[in-house]
Amino acid sequence: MPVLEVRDLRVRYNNTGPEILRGLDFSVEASDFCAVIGPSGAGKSTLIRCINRLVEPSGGSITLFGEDMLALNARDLRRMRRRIGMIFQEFNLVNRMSVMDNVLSGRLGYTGSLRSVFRLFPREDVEKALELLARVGLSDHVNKRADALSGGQRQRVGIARALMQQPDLLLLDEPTSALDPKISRDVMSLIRDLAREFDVPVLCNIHDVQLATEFCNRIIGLQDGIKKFDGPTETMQKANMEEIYAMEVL
Ligand SMILES: Nc1ncnc2c1ncn2[C@@H]1O[C@H](COP(=O)(O)OP(=O)(O)OP(=O)(O)O)[C@@H](O)[C@H]1O
Repeated sequence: MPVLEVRDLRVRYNNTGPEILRGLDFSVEASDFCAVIGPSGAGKSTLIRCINRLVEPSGGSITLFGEDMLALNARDLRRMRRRIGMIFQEFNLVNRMSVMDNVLSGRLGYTGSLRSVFRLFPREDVEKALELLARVGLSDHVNKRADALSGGQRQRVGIARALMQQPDLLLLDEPTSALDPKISRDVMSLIRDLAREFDVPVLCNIHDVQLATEFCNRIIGLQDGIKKFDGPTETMQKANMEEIYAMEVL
């Protein structure tokens, strides 16, 4: 059974506006590191945000870990969201908090709480956070403020925080677009290695096709809210690329 199954997914941001996702079908398997590529405005971020219902779909279905995401009540949605690790373009760290506290906040789901303010974390959580920080190469930065780090280091904190949740799925929204090319490659390589190590499937929205083909085993190509390609990375041909990026090639 796929980890994630999306059927006829449709999104409108308002009733009179255009349909942004126009009937998407795809699934993500347990071993996938799946890229979502496509030109600016194709709907990549909208798609990622629908999966955890940061954006409400206007039609279709999303089945995650066998549960109907669109039928969940608020409590069950929180429970499901704890199983989804997110890594963001702008890192979304709390700048004034230490690297350690940012990682520990991963235990709380998406938002911090009084627990993190008072550092009331069990010893095993602290040990786990230290292990993850070592794994992403930040052992020497544990007590620094998040805003004292470089962009690449900040994204490594974001990666450790997402893994702190012990997620069953990672959703990545342009994880490298704020980073320079060399650091982007290092970050993608780290995410790929950790996803394998922790056995977590990944759905990754990324505009850099080179990075997508280098690191992802599968590519979904969107154009204007419609799927134009879906297959193993090595099967994507120049013609597929031209179709996905038609507007830009012309
Ligand atoms: N909150 C919103 N309200 C209304 N329209 C929106 C909203 N968010 C996105 N859109 C529109 O939806 C379309 C798809 O945007 P989306 O950000 O999903 O595309 P994208 O493929 O991620 O693009 P980019 O690579 O530029 O981030 C765009 O036309 C955008 O203007």
